[in-house]
Amino acid sequence: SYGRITATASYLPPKVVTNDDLAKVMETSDEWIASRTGIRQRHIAENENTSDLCIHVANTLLQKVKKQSSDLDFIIIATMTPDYHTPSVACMVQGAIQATNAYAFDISVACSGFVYALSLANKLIQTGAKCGLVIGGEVLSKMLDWQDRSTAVLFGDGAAGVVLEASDQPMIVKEKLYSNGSLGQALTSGLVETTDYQKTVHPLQMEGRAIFDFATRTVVQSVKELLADEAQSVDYFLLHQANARILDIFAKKLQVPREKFLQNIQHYGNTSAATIPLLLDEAVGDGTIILGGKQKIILTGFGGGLTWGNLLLQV
Ligand SMILES: O=C(O)C1CCN(c2ccc(-c3cc(CO)ccc3Cl)cn2)CC1
Repeated sequence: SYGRITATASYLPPKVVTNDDLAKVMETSDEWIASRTGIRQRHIAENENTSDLCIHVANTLLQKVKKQSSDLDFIIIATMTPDYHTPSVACMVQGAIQATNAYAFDISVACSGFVYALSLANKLIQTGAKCGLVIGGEVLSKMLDWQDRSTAVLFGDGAAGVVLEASDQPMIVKEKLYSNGSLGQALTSGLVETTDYQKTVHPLQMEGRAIFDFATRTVVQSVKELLADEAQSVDYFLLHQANARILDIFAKKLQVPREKFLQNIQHYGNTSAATIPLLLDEAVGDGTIILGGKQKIILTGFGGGLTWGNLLLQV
């Protein structure tokens, strides 16, 4: 068997914070944020943590495929902002939905999380599992330094995911995952330091230029290598939503029409592991992507670790 996506779902915390809202509390402007990133607003969790967002997604997914939680063999949550170090968000979700037959675990590869998790889940199905959930979920707002305008304006909260079920039709046509830990200091979040009994949790910090260049050079190259001469046959490119200008650069370097690069960063900001499933769920919801329609799409994640990865799917 092979893993096949049979449903998608997402959940955004209700509070919307616009660029103008941020301009009231820090030195920035809607003009700067929108022109440099493409972001116009983001959802910010209040009294909800990452597990709460993921539980909403899990329940919606089960409703969509009309399955019981006991039908699930596994739950994988991709997150860089877990509620706890332990229990995992995945185990919290399992407990909340009573998925008594599932094994559950988180994976932590920042914005490549959903791509890594989907690749791994496919292998669980290929080695005998029948059905599972793969969800990317983040509450990045709790990790941000709201005095640092260079990062505070970029990120948002949200969760989205898929049901993966056993099928005799392969969905993942080609894939390659990468990491380069020697560049990991370019994007850090949540360092816990204890000096003379004082516990300090460091906020998200990013060397923007270095990551931007990594995305528009190394990651572009990896997509070129995966697609070889098939770039023109791909219907849609679903890239991690880190910055709208990155989509422009990818389209130009791959010589593919810009409209093939789906974009929703304007509504959500960068929700790290949730950006790709959120984009996929919206595209399925509005009929752009049809599950079972044989379209060719590529999922490309890139970010903290540093990590990156490409999955070429025939959905
Ligand atoms: O134009 C400017 O001055 C700035 C220049 C720097 N920018 C950046 C730089 C890097 C990222 C980013 C973040 C992650 C983390 O998920 C992953 C992947 C990327 Cl490429 C997002 N924005 C914002 C506009």
